[in-house]
Amino acid sequence: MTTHDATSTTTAGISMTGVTLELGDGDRTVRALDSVDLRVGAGEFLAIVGPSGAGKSSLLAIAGALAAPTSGSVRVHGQDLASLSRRAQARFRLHEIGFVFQSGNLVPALTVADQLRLVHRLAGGRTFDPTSLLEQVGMAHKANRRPHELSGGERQRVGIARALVNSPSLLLVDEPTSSLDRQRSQDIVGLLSEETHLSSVATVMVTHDHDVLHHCDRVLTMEDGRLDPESPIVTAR
Ligand SMILES: Nc1ncnc2c1ncn2[C@@H]1O[C@H](COP(=O)(O)OP(=O)(O)OP(=O)(O)O)[C@@H](O)[C@H]1O
Repeated sequence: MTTHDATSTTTAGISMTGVTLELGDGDRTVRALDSVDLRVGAGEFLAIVGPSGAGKSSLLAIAGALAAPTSGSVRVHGQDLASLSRRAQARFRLHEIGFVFQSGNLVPALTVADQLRLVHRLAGGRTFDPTSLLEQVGMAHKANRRPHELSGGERQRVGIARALVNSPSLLLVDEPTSSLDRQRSQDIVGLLSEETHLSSVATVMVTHDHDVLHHCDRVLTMEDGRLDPESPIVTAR
């Protein structure tokens, strides 16, 4: 990318400062995020837990430049997201931010290999050999299969590989284990941990699944739009 802000003090991962998000209008305004400060560095795997309605999805939307905060600033890989036009944000997202969704969100008609090639091409790349990335996630042997031929865990593996195709600096992960059994949940979050460290990507995962938190470097609790800096849930790796 060539759009990085030269005045930035942080060059890797994500930093949020005083981020507030108000949704709705008039009397019915909800403060989905309330003065959130957050910094996740390259190669760090952060989990955010909290009750339904706490603001976790809102935080991922803001971090992924899918929504703009009411106030506060967000920098990804040193770039102030608010200084980019919508078009530039979309381009920035393709290069710098990977998304992993609840159930893989793969394109039904494409083979596993083509899911990865598509994302590379959308970011302006030409030829791309997905083999080594698929090997990393244990899916090279199914490169020519389509999503309906894969298990839920395999679809998640492909989704993780696809999110990493363009070597993003930020990986945003939304409830990756919600459709998986216990063992597959461990495997998938273990894989996310490995990839975070191997790719030096800053990973933010939202989850309700407390059984997988030991894979994470840090865990924060979110409640009423606030991130608790003194979170009692801190894992030791
Ligand atoms: N489009 C919207 N308009 C008004 N309020 C909204 C909107 N989207 C979310 N909210 C409210 O903002 C708050 C935060 O919602 P958010 O979806 O971020 O929570 P969450 O922690 O992700 O919840 P869950 O775990 O159930 O997915 C909630 O009070 C929710 O009702």
